[in-house]
Amino acid sequence: MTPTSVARRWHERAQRASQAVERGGLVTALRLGTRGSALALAQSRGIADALRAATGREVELVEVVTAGDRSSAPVHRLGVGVFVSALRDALAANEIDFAVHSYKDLPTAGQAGLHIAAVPPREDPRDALVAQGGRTLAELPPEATVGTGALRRIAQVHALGLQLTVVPIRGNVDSRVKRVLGPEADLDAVVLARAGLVRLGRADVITETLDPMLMLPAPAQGALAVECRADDSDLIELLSVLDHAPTRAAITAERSFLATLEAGCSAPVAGYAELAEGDDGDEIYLRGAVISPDGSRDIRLSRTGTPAEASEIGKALAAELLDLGADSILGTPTESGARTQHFGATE
Ligand SMILES: NCc1[nH]cc(CCC(=O)O)c1CC(=O)O
Repeated sequence: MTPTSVARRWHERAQRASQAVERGGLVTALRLGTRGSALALAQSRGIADALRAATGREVELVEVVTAGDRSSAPVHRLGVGVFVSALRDALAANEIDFAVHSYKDLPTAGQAGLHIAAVPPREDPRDALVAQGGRTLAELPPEATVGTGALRRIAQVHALGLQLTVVPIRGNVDSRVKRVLGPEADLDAVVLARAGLVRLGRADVITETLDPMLMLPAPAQGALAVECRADDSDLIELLSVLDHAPTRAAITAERSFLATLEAGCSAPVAGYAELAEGDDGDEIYLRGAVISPDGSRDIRLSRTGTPAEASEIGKALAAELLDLGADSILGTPTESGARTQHFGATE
């Protein structure tokens, strides 16, 4: 290498560094906190890659253990937020710079001092069936066993009226699939989020992607939240390149619906907003449902509006469902504001 080419290289490197400083403040690697599960790692790696590609900044993954990973109790017993509190603690303590959450696992109340800087493009939000023999839901014989832990899914499987036997299960995506396809399979089928399987590269095991008419997804299912400290304005600016406005509008509608019902991610509440091009620009079509865990009561409605009205659409839809008696399914609010279930198939 000639002295001139060495000098040129140094010059180019210095230029890149100063550009990085302009873009993001410090040129140190950004610390992305992540849970250690395969799904969390896949999501975090995807966001790290997207951020590197868009900004040139280095990103390093920092593993954080959460209470939700340590326990195998049903999620509605552990309470909302078990998967996120350790990540948020690490953010507040400045041990990490940002975190990626499955949006549907976030409590509806925001966290003081933290800010959701980006809502990246959503993965397919529908639920998926993984069944023995390539079966669809309608092809499962009466009394077939269907594993799922979420009250929302338990309730909707019962509401189908197919006489299926719901088996409460928990655990990571891989262990749930093994209950159907593994060497010690003990279930005819499981229902889980399509997005989780897709992100893990396991979409091939899906035997039916469930139409929202049969299985309305959880609010924010398939979406991610990229969170950082609220006072980290340089990072907020940097992360904004990952934001996807249509996804943010859909999630705003679904989450304001959920928040108005004062229900969490483990309640038998479903909400799904689709964006469609209307005659006068984009339109949001929000569907919401509250279903009793045994499927005997199923209250569902829909509402439309513009993306700018996303939050109001969610509130109004929730109010309509409450008028129809949804609160008697959800139970009475406790002192902390969270509703308790009167009953549940897994309790
Ligand atoms: N509560 C568990 C959870 N949180 C996020 C996902 C993956 C799908 C998503 O991003 O919504 C899953 C697994 C599942 O519901 O099957």
